[in-house]
Amino acid sequence: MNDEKIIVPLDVPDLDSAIALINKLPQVTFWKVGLELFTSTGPKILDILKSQEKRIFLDLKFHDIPNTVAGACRAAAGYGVDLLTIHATCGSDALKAAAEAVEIGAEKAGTKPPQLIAITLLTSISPRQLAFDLKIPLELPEFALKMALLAEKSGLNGAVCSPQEVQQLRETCKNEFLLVCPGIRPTWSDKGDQKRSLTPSQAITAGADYLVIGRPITAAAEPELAWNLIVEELKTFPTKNQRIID
Ligand SMILES: O=c1ccn([C@@H]2O[C@H](COP(=O)(O)O)[C@@H](O)[C@H]2O)c(=O)[nH]1
Repeated sequence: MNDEKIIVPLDVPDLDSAIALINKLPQVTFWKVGLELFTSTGPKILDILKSQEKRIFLDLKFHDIPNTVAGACRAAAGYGVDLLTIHATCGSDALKAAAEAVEIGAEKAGTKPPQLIAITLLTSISPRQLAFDLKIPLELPEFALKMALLAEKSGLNGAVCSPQEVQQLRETCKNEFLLVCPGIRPTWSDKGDQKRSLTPSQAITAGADYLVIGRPITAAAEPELAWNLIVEELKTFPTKNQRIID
């Protein structure tokens, strides 16, 4: 089912707003908890989602030295979440330490380890910013691909990439390497701060396993209608991948 491939971020300031959004969209099976909500509420929101049998993407985007990311990953793996993020630019030592740490943390807590996925390059960065702000002397798709391959080689389960690069990553990375795409914008929605976006159907056709779709749904005047429009759009498109993490 294509609607199981949609992850909706709970990008709200507090627990009450998060609960209101979850209740408004009971059909959403996969929620993302990110920096804003986790910083304000801590793990309470994870318990609420688990009590409703929702899948959880804990998007804390760790970026630090190997010892520190390993500690953070050990702790996060204990929450029993489905997906967890780290920046690929931490480098191979930190990525390997993180991959090992999620196994250790989950075993200690008696939970299933999360799929650890690496941010290749934030979808809010344009090719111009990559060159002029970050001074990276590579074309953007090549940089994103190199980050995905670094993550794969370091033992991670997948990557977060823009839908504009997902086809190239799908063709190059192993079939089981998960590709999760934020920066999804239906034709009727505002791009906002997203610089490398595609529509839901384009992203799925290009090979995305999961789509992270926030404001087009959550900031819509009628979130349920926005959700239905997206699900309807996806029904008419074949999916390249039928992988659903269990
Ligand atoms: O490269 C990235 C990595 C993560 N995100 C997160 O996805 C959502 C997108 O929300 P929208 O409202 O659909 O823009 C948001 O939580 C980001 O933190 C990303 O956009 N890009």
